[in-house]
Amino acid sequence: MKPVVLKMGGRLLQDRAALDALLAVCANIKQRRPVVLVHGGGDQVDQWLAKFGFNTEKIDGQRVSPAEQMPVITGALDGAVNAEMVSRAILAGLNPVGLNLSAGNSCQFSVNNKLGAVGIAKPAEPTLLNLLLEQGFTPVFSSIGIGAEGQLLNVNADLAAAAICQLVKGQLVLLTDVPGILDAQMQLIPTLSTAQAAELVTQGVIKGGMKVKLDAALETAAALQSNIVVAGWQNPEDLQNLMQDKPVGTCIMY
Ligand SMILES: Nc1ncnc2c1ncn2[C@@H]1O[C@H](COP(=O)(O)OP(=O)(O)O)[C@@H](O)[C@H]1O
Ligand SMILES: CC(=O)N[C@@H](CCC(=O)OP(=O)(O)O)C(=O)O
Repeated sequence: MKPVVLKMGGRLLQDRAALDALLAVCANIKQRRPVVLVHGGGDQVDQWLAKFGFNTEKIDGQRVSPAEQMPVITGALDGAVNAEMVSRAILAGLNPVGLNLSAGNSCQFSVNNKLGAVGIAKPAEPTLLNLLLEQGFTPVFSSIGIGAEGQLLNVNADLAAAAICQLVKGQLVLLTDVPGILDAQMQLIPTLSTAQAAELVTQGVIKGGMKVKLDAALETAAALQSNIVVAGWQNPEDLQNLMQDKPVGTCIMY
């Protein structure tokens, strides 16, 4: 059975009840098919950088990440947030294993020098991931990677989830703090073709973090020849319904 690759944004981790409810659904799904979690933590990185006295900015939804900030960014994403995610997943019975994108050479990276130490992740070696899934573990990935020169890299978590999903040829679900992609009237768009998506980007309706999510979805849809769903995490039944092939959130068509 195809693994489900679920991306969870950092905002979800600040809502303990919502996170636990969603992880309970994941435990249910895992009885039938493998589950892989990839988490963000953008809000937590904001808080950590501020505490350490750093200013931070995002360009087109991606954080400018100077090398000297990477120990703090890594501490937040691959330290505190990953451990918190793993701890809640243990309680949900998911048998989790915390990892970063370089574990077992899962991903390799080029560097988006314009943004500093920001990695562009490509799927590389699936052996470790397949081994963990075969043995009934739930891999829990942070979006930190290690570059060819051994440098720490910050990867947008939607793009990290896209690479991991391509690695295991899974079903990608991007969960976020809105019910899906919204139109100019703030209404949910149930299905989106590549051409419609491009038009909404040109019109400035899809922007920032959602534009990155769309790019992650379009890239994965093309690579795996499958539709990708962007949905909200507020309502855990949505994930359950999605697993039963009911329409939920925005379905991005390949
Ligand atoms: N067309 C759109 N539809 C929905 N959200 C959008 C759209 N354009 C921009 N956004 C913004 O994208 C955000 C989701 O992206 P992001 O903040 O990166 O979330 P996450 O942390 O879940 O990855 C929404 O909260 C919203 O502010
Ligand atoms: C390069 C880049 O933008 N990295 C992101 C990684 C975390 C992330 O994507 O978190 P959310 O999913 O919670 O937004 C960042 O530093 O915020």
